[in-house]
Amino acid sequence: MDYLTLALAKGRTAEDSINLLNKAGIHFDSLTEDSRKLVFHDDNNMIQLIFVKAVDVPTYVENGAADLGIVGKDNIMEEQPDIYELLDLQFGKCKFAVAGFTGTELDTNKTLIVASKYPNAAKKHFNRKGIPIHTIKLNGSVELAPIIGLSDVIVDIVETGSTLRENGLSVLEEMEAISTRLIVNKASFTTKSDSVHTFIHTLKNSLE
Ligand SMILES: Nc1ncnc2c1ncn2[C@@H]1O[C@H](COP(=O)(O)OP(=O)(O)OP(=O)(O)O)[C@@H](O)[C@H]1O
Ligand SMILES: O=P(O)(O)OC[C@H]1O[C@H](OP(=O)(O)OP(=O)(O)O)[C@H](O)[C@@H]1O
Repeated sequence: MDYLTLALAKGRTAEDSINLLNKAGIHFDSLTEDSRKLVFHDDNNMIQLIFVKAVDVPTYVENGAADLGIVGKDNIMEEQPDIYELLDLQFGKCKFAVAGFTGTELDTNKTLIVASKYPNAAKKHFNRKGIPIHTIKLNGSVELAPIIGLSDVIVDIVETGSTLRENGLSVLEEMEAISTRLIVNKASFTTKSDSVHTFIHTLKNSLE
């Protein structure tokens, strides 16, 4: 069997990802929550686990630096990597939405200014609707943008809705359901077929 490199998004979904791997019988020695180490090997020495920033997972997988990746659909939609998306892992559930001031509607008579961590996903959404927009790329605290007058609306992730509510904003339009996905490099899917299929099969069984 071929050795596989798995890129895993650091941050919010890391714990669920590790729990799923453990449930599938894949364990990593010396992996602790507060560790700053970025590379781990599983007990059977079949998988090399690398921790990367969520937004970078598609890049690692597309370029073959990792055979597999575990990452949110939001980052896949934003980066549009040339990869295969194989499994919905059923955690990290939230949604993409357009949000603006509570009680307002989308003003589609002008070029909307849209602030987002996901400018490509925002453009694609509004293009499909034929609404012209200008995007402003932010890296966090996106809800501030309309409040401070940087944008008309935002495109962001909504889970509980607390961040919007506490900032006087509401969902104006729901866009897409988001969850964490398993992705694979296209070449690895063929050249490491046995190992990749075994991995997918094991993970799939642990989801059921
Ligand atoms: N509020 C949320 N509820 C559920 N899932 C979320 C939420 N926010 C983000 N996610 C999912 O978790 C993934 C990782 O989120 P996280 O905030 O750790 O990464 P990030 O946005 O890259 O953070 P940072 O830029 O602060 O490092 C996101 O890509 C998304 O799929
Ligand atoms: O609907 P809620 O449950 O309130 O969750 C949504 C919030 O979570 C994410 O922010 P994150 O915590 O990643 O902060 P940042 O984007 O400002 O870094 C997202 O960008 C929203 O701000």
